[in-house]
Amino acid sequence: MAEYSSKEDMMALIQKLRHYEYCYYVLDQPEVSDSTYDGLYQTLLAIEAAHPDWVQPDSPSQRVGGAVAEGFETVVHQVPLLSLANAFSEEDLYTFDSQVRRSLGKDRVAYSVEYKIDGLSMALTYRDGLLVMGATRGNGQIGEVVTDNIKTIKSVPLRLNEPVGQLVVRGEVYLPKKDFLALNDKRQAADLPLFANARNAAAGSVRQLDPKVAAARPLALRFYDILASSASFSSQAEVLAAIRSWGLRPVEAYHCEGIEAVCQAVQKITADRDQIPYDIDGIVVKVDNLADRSALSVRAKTPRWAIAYKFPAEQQETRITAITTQVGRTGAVTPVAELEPTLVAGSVVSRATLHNEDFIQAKDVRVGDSVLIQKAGDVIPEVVQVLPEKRPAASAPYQFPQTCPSCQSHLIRIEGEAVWRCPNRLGCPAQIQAGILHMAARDALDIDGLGPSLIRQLYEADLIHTAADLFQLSKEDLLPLDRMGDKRADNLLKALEEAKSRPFDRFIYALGIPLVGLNVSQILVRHLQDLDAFQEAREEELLAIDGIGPGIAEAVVGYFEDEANQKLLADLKAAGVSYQVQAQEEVEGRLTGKTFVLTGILPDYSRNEMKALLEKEGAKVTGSVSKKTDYVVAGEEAGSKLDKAQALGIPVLDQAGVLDLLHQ
Ligand SMILES: NC(=O)c1ccc[n+]([C@@H]2O[C@H](COP(=O)([O-])OP(=O)(O)OC[C@H]3O[C@@H](n4cnc5c(N)ncnc54)[C@H](O)[C@@H]3O)[C@@H](O)[C@H]2O)c1
Ligand SMILES: [Zn+2]
Repeated sequence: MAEYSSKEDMMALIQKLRHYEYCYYVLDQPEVSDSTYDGLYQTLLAIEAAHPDWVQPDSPSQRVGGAVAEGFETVVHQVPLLSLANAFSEEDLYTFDSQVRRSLGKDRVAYSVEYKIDGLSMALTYRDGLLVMGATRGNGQIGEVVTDNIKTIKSVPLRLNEPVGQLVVRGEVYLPKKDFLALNDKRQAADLPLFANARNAAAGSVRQLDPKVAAARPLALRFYDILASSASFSSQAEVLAAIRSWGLRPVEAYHCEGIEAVCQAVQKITADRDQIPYDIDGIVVKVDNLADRSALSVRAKTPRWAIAYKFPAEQQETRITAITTQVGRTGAVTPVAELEPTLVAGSVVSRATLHNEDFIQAKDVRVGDSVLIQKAGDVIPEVVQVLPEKRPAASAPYQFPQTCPSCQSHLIRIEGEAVWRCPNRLGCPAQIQAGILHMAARDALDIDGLGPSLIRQLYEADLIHTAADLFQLSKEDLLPLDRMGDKRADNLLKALEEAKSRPFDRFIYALGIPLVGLNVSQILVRHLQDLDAFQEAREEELLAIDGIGPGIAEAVVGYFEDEANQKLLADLKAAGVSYQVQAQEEVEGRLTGKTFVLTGILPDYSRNEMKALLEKEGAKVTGSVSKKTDYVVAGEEAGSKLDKAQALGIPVLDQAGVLDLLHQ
C-alpha cells in the first residue's frame, strides 16, 4: 500500500514539474527558482532510479524540456539538441569522471571546461557561408524558426569569414547583465511586467514574433558545438578554434587534463562569476576527444560525455539604504529593506522583506547595515544575516513608525499579533490601491496592463475610488493621463471589458476576503454556486465544507455582512461586472454518482489524497453526512460524522474497504 501511495506522489511531482516547465519554457516566466526546480527534478530522478518500472514515457526525465510556441514556423533538427545531466558538487564531478574513465578504459581523460551560459539554446545553419536559419532548441527535436530575430544580433555574422558547405552550429543566446537591468528599468517605467532574470528576458526576446522588438534588445550569442559540417574535427578544442576562425564567438573554455584540473577550473570560474558580464548558471564539463565521445554515446535526453555543474543557490551581500513600510490591502504594515540592487541567483534584488517589528528587533536590522540576502521560497528575497562588523559608527536601532505611511492614521497592534495595522480600512489610499491591484491580478480578474503605477495615477487623478470605478472609465478619462497613448487606453478598456466575466472562483478570489486565496475560493465555489449563496451562507454551513476552518468561515461571513463590501458588490454589478458560474464537471468512473464523506485519520492517505483518489473515479466528496451520503470513510479519531452515519444507517468503510471499492 505504501508503495502505491508513493507512485501517486511521483505522479503529483510530475504534474508540478510540468507546470513549472510550462511557466519557464512557454511563458518565459518562471514561478520558482532554478534551484527549486532542480531540487524537485532530482527527487524525481531518485524515485525513478528506485522504481524503474514506474517511469512514465512522458516523464520530464525522458525528454528535453521546452516547447514550441504557437505562431512560429517550426523545423525538425537534423541532429537533436540534447540537454545535459547535472552535477551539484565536486563529488558528482568525480563520479562522472570515474564513469567516463571506466567506459573508455583510460586512466586519465582531458576535458573542456566551459561557461554554462544561462540563455536559450539555438542552432544556426550556414550554407556556403551564408546564414540561412536560426532555430530554438524547442523540445530538442523540433524548434522554432527565429531567423529574422537572430539576424538582428550584431555579433552574429550574416556571412562567415570562409565558406564552409553546410554548417550547423549550436550556441546560447543571452542578454548581458547590464542590458538586462536597463531593459527592466524601461519596462518598470512603462508599467510592463518585469522579467524575472536575464535568461527569461533573452528567451522572450528571441521568441518575439516581431523582429523589431528583438532588434531593440541587445542580445548576444556564443557558440560551443558543431552539429553538422563538411569539415571534421578531432577535439572540442579544435571545434572552438574553428568556430572562432569562421568569425563566430566561441564560449569561454579551459582545457583541463584530468579531473583535478577540472575542479580547479571550476573553483576559479566560481570565484570569478560576479565579474562575468553575463549570467552563467554553471559550468559544463565535456570530454575533449570527439572519438571518445562517440564511444560514450547518448542517453534519452543527455549525452554521457558531458555534465553540467550547477552553482548552488546564492546568497549575496548588499547594503540597506533605507527601511520603508508598505501597507497591504488588509492594512498590515510590512517593513521593507531597500537595498543597493544586486543580482541574487540570477535576478536583480533591490528590496527584501523584513516581515515585522519582531523580526527587525531580533536581528537588530538597521539602516546602513551590510546584510546577506537570499531568495526565500525563491520569490521574495529576505535578509538572512546582518554583518555587524561592517556597521557604520553612527547607526541607531530602527524605530517602527507609529503612523500609516499612506494616510497617517495611528497604527494599532493587536495583542498576540506580530503585525501593525492601519485601521483606516475605507479611507487609506494604500489599502484601497492594494485592494484594486489584487482585484486586477492575473489569478483574479486578470486586467492586463493595470499595474501599481497606473492604479496610483488613476487614484490620484480622482478617477477611481473603488475597484468598481474601473469599469466606468472611459477613453476621455484615460487620455489626459501621463504616458497614456491611444493604443494603451484602448487596450486597457478592452482588458476591463474582458475582466467583466471571469470564472466564479476567480471572482470570489478577486474580492480579497481575508484568508481566501485561490485555492480556498475554488473549494468554496464548489459548494456555493453563486453570489446569493455566498451572501446567505452561515458559518455552520461553511464549516461543514472539507478544507474550510473557523477562521475562513468567519472571514467569509464577516465580509458579506459588511456594508462597504455590500456596496462594492452592488457597484460592481451595476458596472456590468459579473462572473461565469462553473458547471461541475462530471468524471466518468466506477464511483460516478456516489457521494462520500471522509472523517478521521487514515493510515496511509491524507484526506486530500483520498479525496483525489475518489474524485478520479467520479465520486463526489462532501463535508457533511446526510441521507444523500452513500458511504462514510472513517479512520482513527473519527468524530460526530461517524455517529451520524451510524444513526442514518449509512455504510462505513475503513481504508481497506474503500481501496477495495476503488480497485474492484
Ligand atoms: N525555474 C523553473 O521553473 C525551471 C523550469 C524548467 C527548467 N528550469 C531550468 O532549466 C534547466 C533545464 O534546462 P535544460 O534542459 O536546458 O538543461 P540545463 O540547463 O541543465 O543544461 C543544458 C543546457 O545548457 C546550455 N548551455 C550553456 N552553455 C553551454 C555550453 N558551454 N555547452 C553546452 N551547453 C551549454 C544549453 O542550452 C543546454 O541546452 C533546469 O535544470 C532548470 O535550471 C527551470
Ligand atoms: Zn493607512
